[in-house]
Amino acid sequence: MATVGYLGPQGTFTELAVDALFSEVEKQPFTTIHESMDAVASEEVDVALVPLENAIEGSVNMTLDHLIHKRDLPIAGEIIVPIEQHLLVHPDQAERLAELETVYSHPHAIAQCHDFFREELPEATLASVDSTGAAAAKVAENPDEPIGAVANELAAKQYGLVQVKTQIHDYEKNHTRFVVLARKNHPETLPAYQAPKTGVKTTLMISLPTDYSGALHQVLSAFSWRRLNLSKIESRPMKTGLGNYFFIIDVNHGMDEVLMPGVVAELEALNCSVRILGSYSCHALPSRTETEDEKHAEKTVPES
Ligand SMILES: O=C(O)C(=O)Cc1ccccc1
Repeated sequence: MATVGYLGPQGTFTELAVDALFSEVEKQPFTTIHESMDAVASEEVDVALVPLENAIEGSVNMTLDHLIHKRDLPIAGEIIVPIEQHLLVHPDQAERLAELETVYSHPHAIAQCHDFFREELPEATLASVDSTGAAAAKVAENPDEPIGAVANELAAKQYGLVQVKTQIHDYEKNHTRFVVLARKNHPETLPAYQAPKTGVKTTLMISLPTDYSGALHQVLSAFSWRRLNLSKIESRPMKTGLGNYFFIIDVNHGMDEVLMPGVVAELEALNCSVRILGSYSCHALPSRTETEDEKHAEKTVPES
């Protein structure tokens, strides 16, 4: 059975994503996102599932930078998961919400709930830990302390905590995009995906020639005249000096499509360097409300 590394401990959003994407795999939790990626590089696990982008907070730079600078692992799949954040406390603290001193969570989870904390718990200190699951574990292990965690419903159940405030994320349509990172040149170790497929994507990392005015315009026109749709463009520092950036571009097409090799050749002819970070299938876990809407739509189809 294939092994999947992920940001643990139990009850993290990444674990929810693993359960949604894969059916029969052996799960191996790691303390940090970097450790789960390193475990693919050292062949301790077959693949890792890592968060790459959040609808409220943007890119997970910790993942993206480790991928582009340190670990050259191909992106081999994607799953988009709805994210609902709740405030969890130990049952012994459930009546003392106003006295809560510190709330722990993953930095991205905290960032998704800034308005809630400013408006409802302005005195609470917000503290970063490695994951929402680690935050929930800390609260469970310290029943006498006035502390809480931002985490999901699964973590509340698994760690025996109470959801004192639910749906505390600042924007309703909160989703995170997770990607599968595979061993280099070992596509045969990929486990099967069970979540519904929504499309395909190719992610390219492009660096522009320095002495060329209008280079980015030329890059974009190589996609546009071929009618290749882009779903994301972002710049990340090359870390070689101020003003030096890579562009990370997501294209809604696979590398096996006829126009894609031509676009790469055109970019290289412009003296851009192009690294294909991956060409992969995309999947999604429908949110509970989307599933309910679908059921409702099915029920209301008029009988013929
Ligand atoms: O900490 C977690 O549970 C994670 O899996 C990372 C994360 C945090 C917030 C939103 C999505 C993923």
